[in-house]
Amino acid sequence: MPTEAESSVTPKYLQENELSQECKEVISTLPMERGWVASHLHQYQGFWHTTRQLQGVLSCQKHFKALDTDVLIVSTPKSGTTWLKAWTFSLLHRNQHDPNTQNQNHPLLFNNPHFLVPFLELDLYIDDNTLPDLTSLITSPRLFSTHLPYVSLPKSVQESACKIIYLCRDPKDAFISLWHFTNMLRPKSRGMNSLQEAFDKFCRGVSLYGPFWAHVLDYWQKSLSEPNKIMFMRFEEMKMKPRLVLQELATFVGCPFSKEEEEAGVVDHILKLCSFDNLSNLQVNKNGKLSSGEEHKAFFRCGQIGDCKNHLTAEMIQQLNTITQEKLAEHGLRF
Ligand SMILES: Nc1ncnc2c1ncn2[C@@H]1O[C@H](COP(=O)(O)OS(=O)(=O)O)[C@@H](OP(=O)(O)O)[C@H]1O
Repeated sequence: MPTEAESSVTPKYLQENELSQECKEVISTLPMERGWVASHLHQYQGFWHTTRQLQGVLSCQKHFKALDTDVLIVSTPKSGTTWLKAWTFSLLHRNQHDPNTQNQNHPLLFNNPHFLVPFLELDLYIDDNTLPDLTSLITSPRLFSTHLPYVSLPKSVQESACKIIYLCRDPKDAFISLWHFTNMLRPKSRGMNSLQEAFDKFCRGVSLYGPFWAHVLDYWQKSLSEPNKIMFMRFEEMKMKPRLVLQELATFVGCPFSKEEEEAGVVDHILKLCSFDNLSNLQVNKNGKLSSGEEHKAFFRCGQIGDCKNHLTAEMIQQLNTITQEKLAEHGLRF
């Protein structure tokens, strides 16, 4: 058990108290496994959630009403969500906030991207008895995020014309990033998660919002059948051809860069503003904390492709490659 002091700094979605009656009843019917950080994971609609997070999932499924103009960032955990939030925020608000780093007033210089683009189930709807007042959001498009699998999205997201930007990453790097992140969040009294134990769980699909492969596959298939609704992105493409991917993203969300903007360097300004070096070295990201408890610096580790090689054995790499090949290759998806 975490100590009392540890519980008070544990993010809400990792706590197991203050559950609604409805959530308790749903949980009692669900398969359960031991969690990576919180004590338990529950399998709901085929995917794994921590106890309190599940309450956020149920609440946003019930209460969130998407508008046709909304933009929703959806990602598998540790795939570069923080980075994509920064890109999308600066892209959509470039007329109000000049992304040139000479502009000392840009909101990203003083706020972590997760504060500017909140998660539905982890932030806005985590407290069942305090629903967010979204009518006060006057900016359009409204920009939200979630890690929810397609099957669990609030119905209005699926049925409205809102846009979904989906981001995933090579599962080997996503796993290592998740392993580091969860070790940072684990109460000190529980020590570190063993790499082997976490790896076995990840391979079995028992990880936050896992199985990883089912999460990715559902969005991949939807992005093929509804390309105007879902844009499918990968961390590796953001790293390797950032200008092109950012331009495609701008077109997808309906605000392509004009020739004048291109010539004025707006694309490069956004890339520089949101770069790992720039964001991770800001005071707000070195010292700040989210209201949910995570330190901002926990979202910036190394931001590289292939860091898994520094942690996984050749056999582990082979094992993950084989699972990925078996589950995704026939659908035209490779990492
Ligand atoms: N600007 C920028 N550029 C490149 N990479 C970046 C950037 N910001 C965050 N990161 C890396 O993204 C990883 C964190 O993933 P997420 O942001 O998806 O985390 S979360 O799911 O929202 O908790 C984590 O990856 P790892 O470094 O491999 O752990 C971060 O370092």
